[in-house]
Amino acid sequence: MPSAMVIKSAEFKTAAVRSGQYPDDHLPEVAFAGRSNVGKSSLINCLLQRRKLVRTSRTPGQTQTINFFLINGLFYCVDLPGYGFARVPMAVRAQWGPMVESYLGGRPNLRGVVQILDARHPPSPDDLKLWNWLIDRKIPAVPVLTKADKVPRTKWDAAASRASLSLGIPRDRLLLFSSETRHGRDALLLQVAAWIDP
Ligand SMILES: Nc1nc2c(ncn2[C@@H]2O[C@H](COP(=O)(O)OP(=O)(O)OP(=O)(O)O)[C@@H](O)[C@H]2O)c(=O)[nH]1
Repeated sequence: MPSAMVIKSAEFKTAAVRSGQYPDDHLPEVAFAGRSNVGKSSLINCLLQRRKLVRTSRTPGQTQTINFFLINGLFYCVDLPGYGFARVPMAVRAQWGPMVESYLGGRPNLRGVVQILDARHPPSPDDLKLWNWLIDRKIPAVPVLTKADKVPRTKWDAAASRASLSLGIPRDRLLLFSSETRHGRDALLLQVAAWIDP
């Protein structure tokens, strides 16, 4: 098995709300999407082994910009704002679609999307909407079930099967992850490496 990528540097580059503000250095990008409070910031920090690179929060819906983090000077991790949380004001929710769709749908540098789901729950209607949108556009994407530490090991298979059925993909395309135990980190890094350097 190839060894996972070593993260030598990870730095915040820029925050954007429209394409003119994206980095213009043509490096490959991997985007991270998920429902507010799903554990996206924690997953990115765990993946990059940086405790506070991405701000984690107890208040859902903190990130409302597209945040670019330069990794090893080689590629960007792109943190997309979380979607679908009822407590996020309507005006903010209305911005999400156009902002994220124009990034995901119109970014030539984009190599793949990590769609983060909660291992404890079936994919939500918003999760399915984004997933199907990505598939329709043939954007490479991998679903990751995070907070797996909150599900007993004996139920991991059932959680993964339920999600794969609902997303319409084989069970082995889906990763289980925990930012607490770092389970799944190497597998996800391998996926990211494969996208940025095929
Ligand atoms: N047990 C456990 N808790 C987690 C895990 N990942 C995140 N959490 C907790 O879940 C809460 C939300 O995590 P965040 O990483 O801030 O979630 P987010 O998706 O970035 O949230 P937004 O900023 O609202 O989009 C925090 O209290 C985290 O400590 C995990 O893998 N296991």
